[in-house]
Amino acid sequence: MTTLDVEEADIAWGDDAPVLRGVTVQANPGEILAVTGTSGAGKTTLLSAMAGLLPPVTGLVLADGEKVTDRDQAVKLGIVLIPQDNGLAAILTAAENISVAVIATGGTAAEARRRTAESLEPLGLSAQANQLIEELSGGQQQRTAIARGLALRGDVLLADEITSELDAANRQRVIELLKAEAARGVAVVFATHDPEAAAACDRELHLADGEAVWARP
Ligand SMILES: Nc1ncnc2c1ncn2[C@@H]1O[C@H](COP(=O)(O)OP(=O)(O)OP(=O)(O)O)[C@@H](O)[C@H]1O
Repeated sequence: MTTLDVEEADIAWGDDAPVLRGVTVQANPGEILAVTGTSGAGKTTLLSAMAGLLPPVTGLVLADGEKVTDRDQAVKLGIVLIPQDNGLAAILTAAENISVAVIATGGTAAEARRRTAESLEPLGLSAQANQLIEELSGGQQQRTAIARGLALRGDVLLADEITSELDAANRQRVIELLKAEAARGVAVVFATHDPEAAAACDRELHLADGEAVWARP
C-alpha cells in the first residue's frame, strides 16, 4: 500500500508560467480521489506530476515519503497512469498491448496471459482481445487502456478522464472497477469533468484559476 503526497507544488510545462501553484494533496490507499475542474484547469497537469512525467518546479511529489523523480522510477514505485489519450500501440492487438505492459513491468508470459484475460473480461472486451487497436471503436480503445492499467496491479492508479468516451453502463462499470481497486488497497486518483463520476468518489479536489481547493475533503 502506498500513499502519494503532493506538497506545495508549483507545476509548469517547460518554461511556461505554472498551470498550478501551491498544490498540496494526499492520495490515500483504499480511497478514490476525484480531481475535477473545467477543460484546461490542469487535471492532466496534476496527474502528470503525480506520475513522475512532469517534476514540479517547486515542491515535491512523494510516494510513501520517497521523492518521485521521473517516470521510470515512478513505474518501479508502482505508480500506474492511464493517460487521457489512451497511449495504446495502434498496430498491436488489445491483448498484445496489455501483455507487453505486464511483461515490461516484470510479469512472466504466463502471468501476462492470465492478467490480460482477467482484465479484458470485466470490461466486456474478451471478444475483442485479438483485434488491432486501430480496428476498435473509441470507447473500446478507452476500455482497453483501462484494462491495461488494471492488469498492471499498481499501488497507485492515476486515471485521466478515462470515462469520457463511454456510455452510461460502461461508465458505471468502470467506476465499480476503480472502487474494486481501492478496496484492494490502491490509492486511486480519477480526473474527471463528470459531476456524477466525481460524486461516486470518496473525496474531491477541484482545480480552478491555478489553484487546488477541496470540494469534498
Ligand atoms: N503536454 C503539454 N505541453 C505543454 N502544455 C500543456 C501540455 N499539456 C497541457 N498543457 C497546458 O496546461 C494547461 C492545463 O491543461 P490540462 O491538460 O492539464 O487541463 P485539463 O484540466 O486536463 O483539461 P481537459 O479537461 O481539457 O483535459 C493548458 O493551458 C494546456 O495548454
